[in-house]
Amino acid sequence: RFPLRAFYHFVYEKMQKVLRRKICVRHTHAYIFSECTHGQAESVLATFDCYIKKHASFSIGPEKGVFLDEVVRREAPLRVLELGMHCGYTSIRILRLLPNSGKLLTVEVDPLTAEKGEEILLVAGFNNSQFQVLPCSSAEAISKLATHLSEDRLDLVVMDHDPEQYLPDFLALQKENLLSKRSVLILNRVVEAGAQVMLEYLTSKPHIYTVCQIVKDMLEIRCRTDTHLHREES
Ligand SMILES: C[S@@+](CC[C@H](N)C(=O)[O-])C[C@H]1O[C@@H](n2cnc3c(N)ncnc32)[C@H](O)[C@@H]1O
Repeated sequence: RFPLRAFYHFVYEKMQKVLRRKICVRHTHAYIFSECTHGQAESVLATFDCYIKKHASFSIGPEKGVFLDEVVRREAPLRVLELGMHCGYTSIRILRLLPNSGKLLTVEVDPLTAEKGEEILLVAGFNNSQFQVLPCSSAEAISKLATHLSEDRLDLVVMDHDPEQYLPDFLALQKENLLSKRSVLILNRVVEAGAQVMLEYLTSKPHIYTVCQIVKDMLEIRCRTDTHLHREES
């Protein structure tokens, strides 16, 4: 079975590389900016959905989007961390469902993408009291996160950046004690090799982490990192 899995990953990685070459942040931004109704988050999302029918895109798209919506509605998280903002599709899906006092911290390593993505969040009608874009790597953002959160903890973490970074970043979040006691984790692209390492880690601790739902290659994981279990863990 293993060579088949390795072959599948090889083909998947190749396809991702081809896709990455075709994706143009400037083009996505220009299309969304000119086609959507400014100030209306639903219109921005609908414009993204139209865009991805015709062009290569990293956006999670409507099917996984609805899955994410359901988690955000149910959890009503006050503090959300998104790793891998890209052009802001997932960020907008989250932001429009956050409670009034909720805040999204979103991280994007590519400076141009971070700038264009932030503009799209503003076009969708959100402001800097609702979100903050951190234009740096996930590792750097996590090391500075305590200052952004002060006494707060993360209720929801969405990982769709670099699957090789999923586990190191998750361990860093734990080490910095940035997760709330009952946090929820959304992982995208779980078929990629790096994400598999993360899944192996999570499934090896079923008393702490529960894989709840899956749609396509996106997973919801519930974490019980309360003080007692957390001490046991470290
Ligand atoms: C697949 S896209 C995210 C798509 C987004 N969820 C959406 O639906 O619009 C991944 C993004 O993560 C960014 N990225 C990759 N590695 C990163 C890292 N280590 N830290 C922060 N961002 C990263 C990439 O530049 C890219 O824009």
